[in-house]
Amino acid sequence: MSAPVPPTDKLEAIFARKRRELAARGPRVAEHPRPPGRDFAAALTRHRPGLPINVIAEVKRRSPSGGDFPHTDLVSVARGYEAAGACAISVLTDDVDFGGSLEDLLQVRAAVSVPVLRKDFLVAPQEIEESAALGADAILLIADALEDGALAEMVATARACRVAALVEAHTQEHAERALQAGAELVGINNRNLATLRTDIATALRVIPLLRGRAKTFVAESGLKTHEDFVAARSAGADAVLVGESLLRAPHPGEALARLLTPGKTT
Ligand SMILES: O=P(O)(O)OC[C@@H](O)[C@@H](O)c1c[nH]c2ccccc12
Repeated sequence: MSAPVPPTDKLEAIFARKRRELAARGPRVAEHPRPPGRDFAAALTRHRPGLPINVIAEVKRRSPSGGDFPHTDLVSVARGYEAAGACAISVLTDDVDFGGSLEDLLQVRAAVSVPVLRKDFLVAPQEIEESAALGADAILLIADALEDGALAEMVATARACRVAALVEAHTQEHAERALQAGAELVGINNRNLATLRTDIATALRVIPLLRGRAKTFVAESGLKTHEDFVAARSAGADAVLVGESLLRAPHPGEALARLLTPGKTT
């Protein structure tokens, strides 16, 4: 059961570019020895007393839907997130749409002690091996854009490389495909990457339909308030993935601390 992707949407355009880039550059050899891995899956499920939910906090310089964000020192933003209680940091490494790089990933990982997720549009198992060699603790896979065979192969490669795979989907159908491919960590993205539209009811609707079928669920994108965190938790999410609403604040770490506390807003 493979799901064809409409050829004209934003997500397909990004994946077409990524395939061209990979074909043009060939294998990337790791310049740095791999530091010991940090347990991303455990970080997402660990109970932290007093916090409404575990938060994967994201750093990125810009996004197609949000434009430029005001922070250029991603390392200090990441440190602020960790100090505020983030369980992991997500680093966008796509350059064209998000202004990121693998160098950002390495710098952030060296600056924090929590696990780090490489957020990109990965198209081939080779890129997972490279991510592992560089020291990523986790990688993102986008079920909506990968055929069944490729998805299963990439999930298996991640397991072999001891890198956690967060497999995201925007719909129940694609989440079912993620589970079929062997995903243990499933993200439900509130943003439709084909249209860039966000509806935070998406994760609240889809996660309860899948309860018990993955180890861990993450609600992703568009979360802005403490109440959004509480609602994600009630729907069965172990963690949330949050970027833009924090990155708009002058001090993203302080913004995260406020979101984690009842009765305070950013
Ligand atoms: O910045 P937001 O709306 O809080 O969302 C964070 C994260 O979920 C979003 O950046 C994201 C989720 N899946 C992706 C896939 C590619 C690029 C980006 C994403």
